[in-house]
Amino acid sequence: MRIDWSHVSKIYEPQESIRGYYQKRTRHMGLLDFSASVRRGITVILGPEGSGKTTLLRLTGTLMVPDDGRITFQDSNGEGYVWSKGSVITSGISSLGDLKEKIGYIPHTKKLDHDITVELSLLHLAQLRRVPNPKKRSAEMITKWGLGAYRRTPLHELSGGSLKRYLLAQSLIVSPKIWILDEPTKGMDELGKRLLWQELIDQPADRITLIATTDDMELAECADDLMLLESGSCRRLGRKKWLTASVPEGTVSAWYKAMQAFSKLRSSQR
Ligand SMILES: Nc1ncnc2c1ncn2[C@@H]1O[C@H](COP(=O)(O)OP(=O)(O)OP(=O)(O)O)[C@@H](O)[C@H]1O
Repeated sequence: MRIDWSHVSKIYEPQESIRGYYQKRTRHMGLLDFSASVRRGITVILGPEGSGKTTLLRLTGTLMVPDDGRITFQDSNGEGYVWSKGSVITSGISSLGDLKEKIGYIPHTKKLDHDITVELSLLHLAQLRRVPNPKKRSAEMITKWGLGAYRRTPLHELSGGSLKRYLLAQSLIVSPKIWILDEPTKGMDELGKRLLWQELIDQPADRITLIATTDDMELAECADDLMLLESGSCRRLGRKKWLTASVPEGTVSAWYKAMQAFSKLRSSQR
């Protein structure tokens, strides 16, 4: 599996404002002429607040359409799918539904707005995704993600650690080819962190995992590749081992600090 972003831009128009926050009739840039490629493995996306991480993940998860440019998904067997405005060009993967079935997505959210219980929701999801033996699969996910005590809890009552573990379980109900995690450790408990680490260590060789984080440098250490976003564009993308070799400490945290210092210097000289 491979993902190519080619000149992708996303502008938020004023009518898309949420909670009346963006009241001024200004447009907000989410991504600007973003181009990059990732292959299988774990790519951690770093960047300050507002740099475009969530926008990139939502576009890649096909939850939003780019205003310009295209995102190409290429399977190892040659099947491909192009996600772009207006025309959605396909070859091999026959529909957007087929592509969506290959994607597991964990949004950056603090609450879910559904009355359905954890158990039923996972069962329905497994049925919807045509998982063989859905009852067994949903029970497995409940055990695996430590949700036994929340089996009959409605989704809107989940918060913090249990919510994060439920989101992990639902995103993996079908083993996804593309696993997208937006700030997964924010509000996560120790159990969730341990289980997430294990899942990342054991992840199938052909999976692409994209993880966005603003400040969890411990999580960022699990990356094969690092991507640095700044003002909606890709500043750096490369193997973690090569990028971190450029700082004496050899850690993601030290590399990220050095990159932030460079951008401060650059903007002060403008
Ligand atoms: N629904 C929206 N309406 C208007 N502007 C938005 C909307 N969502 C994001 N933006 C703007 O797009 C830019 C990128 O936001 P985005 O959430 O993608 O960044 P981020 O790096 O994920 O930030 P954070 O870490 O705060 O979530 C920001 O300037 C933000 O204000």
